[in-house]
Amino acid sequence: MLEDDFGREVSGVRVSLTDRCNFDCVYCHNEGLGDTRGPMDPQDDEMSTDDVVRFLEVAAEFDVDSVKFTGGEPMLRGDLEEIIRRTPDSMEVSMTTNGTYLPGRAPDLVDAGLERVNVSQDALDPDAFAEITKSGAYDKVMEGVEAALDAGLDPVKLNMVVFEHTAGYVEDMVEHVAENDGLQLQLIEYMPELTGKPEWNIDIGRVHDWLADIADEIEHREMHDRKRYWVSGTDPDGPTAPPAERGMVEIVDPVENPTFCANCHRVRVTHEGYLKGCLNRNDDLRSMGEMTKAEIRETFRETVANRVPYYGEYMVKNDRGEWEVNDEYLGTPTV
Ligand SMILES: Nc1nc2c(ncn2[C@@H]2O[C@H](COP(=O)(O)OP(=O)(O)OP(=O)(O)O)[C@@H](O)[C@H]2O)c(=O)[nH]1
Ligand SMILES: C[S@@+](CC[C@H](N)C(=O)[O-])C[C@H]1O[C@@H](n2cnc3c(N)ncnc32)[C@H](O)[C@@H]1O
Ligand code: SF4
Ligand code: SF4
Repeated sequence: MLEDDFGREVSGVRVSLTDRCNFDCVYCHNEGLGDTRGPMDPQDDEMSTDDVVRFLEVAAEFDVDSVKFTGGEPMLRGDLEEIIRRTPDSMEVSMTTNGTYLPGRAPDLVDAGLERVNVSQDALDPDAFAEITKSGAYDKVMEGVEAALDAGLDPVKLNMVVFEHTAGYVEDMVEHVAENDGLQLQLIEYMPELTGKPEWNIDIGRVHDWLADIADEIEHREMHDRKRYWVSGTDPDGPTAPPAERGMVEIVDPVENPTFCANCHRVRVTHEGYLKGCLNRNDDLRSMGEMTKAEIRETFRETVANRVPYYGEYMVKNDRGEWEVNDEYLGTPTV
């Protein structure tokens, strides 16, 4: 397994299959690349099926054992089932999707080898959902979640970005996963530096405190040092449900968690086939276009060797409480 200069082994890859999307979420970072495009026909700049598979075969040679497909909206790719089918068997395959295309396609994805799925759902309220995603697809997404559960994807994680528009819906969502078998909740700290809207930020520490109060059990996940709260309901005085009926709530808090980047084990690939060492940085892109496998191997090695943590020491808050690059830290390896 390859390791960077900060002792971080790369065990996973996260592949964006397209920057197209049928939604226009107000917060979208498009995997650190900015705006998504509309759901037009497949584009020439996207990696082909063979490009994706060739890269995954190389990654598997370096003992990378998991791949996450994302985007844009990965399900806009008609060849998704083929890509999954041709993914090396040694890799766990997951996907992050807005869920609209899961009805009808979920069984085929499972048949192809998809093991689990994260579905973005920011509120259990159709109006709020429409305002955030700029789409009227609330019912379709609910159907998509059902389709994923019916197809046997396990777990089905709901991704909720916690920011000004959604903070009032966190409790509902926690209740929802506690009551529904097979669902888990991932609360994602809003990353304002990728959207230019710092005013939407809310203090994720408050959510941690509230969950710590109502949780039956708290775990740490090694990846990103994420906290997991097991809850049986949002009423702290309520009856404790048997463990099988508890819901799991995981917090993904890159911005305020100083050890988040220390446990970052994933390299990213953009839809155009650039390797990228960090979600938030676009100054370390390395193209794999037209490369042989031997060249991809070398480029993968270089990408890993040049990875630098982004939050924590790399970024610091200035006197006005804004994030900026820590100049002192720039002496360490960058591209
Ligand atoms: N800054 C940063 N944000 C991340 C990272 N991983 C996940 N996130 C945030 O969390 C969002 C949802 O991530 P997902 O891909 O659905 O889930 P995941 O992080 O892979 O978690 P699992 O599915 O449990 O492995 C991402 O789009 C980011 O906004 C990371 O390595 N760095
Ligand atoms: C970029 S989307 C791509 C996959 C798919 N279209 C979806 O929405 O699930 C991946 C994840 O990034 C999260 N995300 C997007 N912008 C974000 C931001 N500014 N801060 C935190 N998370 C964000 C979304 O909520 C989503 O769960
Ligand atoms: S569905 Fe995903 S890719 Fe599309 S706009 Fe929303 S967060 Fe971005
Ligand atoms: S922000 Fe940190 S955890 Fe996220 S990809 Fe970059 S280095 Fe990894």
